[in-house]
Amino acid sequence: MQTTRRLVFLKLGGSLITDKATAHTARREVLTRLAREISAALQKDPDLSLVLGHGSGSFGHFAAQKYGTYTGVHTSLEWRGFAEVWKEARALNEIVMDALVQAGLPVMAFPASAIAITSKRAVLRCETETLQKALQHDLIPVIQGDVVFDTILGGTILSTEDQFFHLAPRLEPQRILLAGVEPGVWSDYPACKQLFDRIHLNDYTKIAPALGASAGVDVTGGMTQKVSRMLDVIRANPRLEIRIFSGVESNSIERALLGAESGTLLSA
Ligand SMILES: Nc1ncnc2c1ncn2[C@@H]1O[C@H](COP(=O)(O)OP(=O)(O)OP(=O)(O)O)[C@@H](O)[C@H]1O
Ligand SMILES: C=C(C)CCOP(=O)(O)O
Repeated sequence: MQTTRRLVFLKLGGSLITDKATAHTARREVLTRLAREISAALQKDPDLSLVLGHGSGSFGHFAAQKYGTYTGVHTSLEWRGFAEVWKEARALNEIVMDALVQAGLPVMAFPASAIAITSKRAVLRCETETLQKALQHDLIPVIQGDVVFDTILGGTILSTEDQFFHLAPRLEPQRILLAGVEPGVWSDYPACKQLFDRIHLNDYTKIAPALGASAGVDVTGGMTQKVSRMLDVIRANPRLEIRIFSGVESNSIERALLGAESGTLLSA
């Protein structure tokens, strides 16, 4: 996609916007702050354009774990579960969209369940022209971790990171920012004394033992899957820089959007 503006993908992690230990607990005051910071960054940098994503946290992940949706959907009980996971993911999406709208942001939601079909979680088809049109008109597309219909598994879960993987070569962002509650990727998790400053493409095997599951309820692989998927993104788009950082402190999202070197850098 040709654009003169600087495109950034930003994920608001489920760990940041919900309490992943307790079902249905959105952190509304955090969302209000994050939305204001996004708005402030866009006002300070008119060349910045955004695709926002958000995780499912204590909404979709709880129902998805109950029904085993990630591994596939076959029985009628599992299909009812699929619809329940969709409802949970959508409920959080509505809370997030409300916070973004309250901050005056021109957002539009593009849920994967409505625009994508996968094959064993690899995107086979996904409507991206509508997202491109939204960007061309200075609107902010919002994607989310969601359920998707899958040609092999029946149904499954597509994380926000999986969707960034699909969108990156098509929309050509300069940077991907993943905000969570940890200040970066710890090299000694769970002791959490030392962060990786930088993770390179070929480091995965060496650093994999330091990566673990989410501290909360999670079906999409925690930090292990997050880093591995983001290295896949860099392999396909070697000029991209990706940062995994904390959105907990005030102004952390605004600073990251304006170019601060926060957290752990993943690069080629
Ligand atoms: N080496 C590590 N460094 C940092 N966090 C780690 C590490 N290993 C495991 N974790 C855990 O992984 C979590 C991040 O994964 P998680 O999937 O919860 O992120 P998220 O994207 O915020 O959530 P969601 O999938 O709901 O959007 C951290 O909050 C921490 O609990
Ligand atoms: C559990 C669901 C519905 C989506 C998971 O997406 P993620 O929170 O981005 O990992």
